[in-house]
Amino acid sequence: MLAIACDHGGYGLKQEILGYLDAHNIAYKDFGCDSTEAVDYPEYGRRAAMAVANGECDKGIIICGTGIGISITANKVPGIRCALCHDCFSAAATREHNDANMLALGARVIGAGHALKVVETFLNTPFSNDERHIRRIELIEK
Ligand SMILES: O=C(CO)[C@H](O)[C@H](O)[C@H](O)COP(=O)(O)O
Repeated sequence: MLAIACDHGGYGLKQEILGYLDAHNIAYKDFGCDSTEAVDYPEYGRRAAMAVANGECDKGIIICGTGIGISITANKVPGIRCALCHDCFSAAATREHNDANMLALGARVIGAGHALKVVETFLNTPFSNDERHIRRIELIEK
């Protein structure tokens, strides 16, 4: 199950991503927001991050205007490794090296077509399970 959430700045891109998830039969839980009416991104980033941290969801995608505020929020939740990625190289690397469990996107930074490729890369790239990466992730957790 994928957690997804946004603020008003990310709402349009979230709708595009939901269309992609529906088309690919990927199950998700949408933690809001539900329109372009202004809201506060920490509330929505927190909701999705908590769902990943408590095991209700195994990964998450969160979107605000830049992806910055909402990723800062998610990374405050213990157990969350949220990566802000606007390119496929970074999306693949953060799965392989960091075992990132959340992806943040900035809807005012990246177009929907490119964003969907980043989402696809993030969702389809496995963690490497390499010893050096496991060691570094354990250091993050400490
Ligand atoms: O947190 C952000 C900046 O890093 C996001 O881009 C927000 O979406 C943005 O701050 C919202 O801005 P607005 O002027 O209230 O639309």
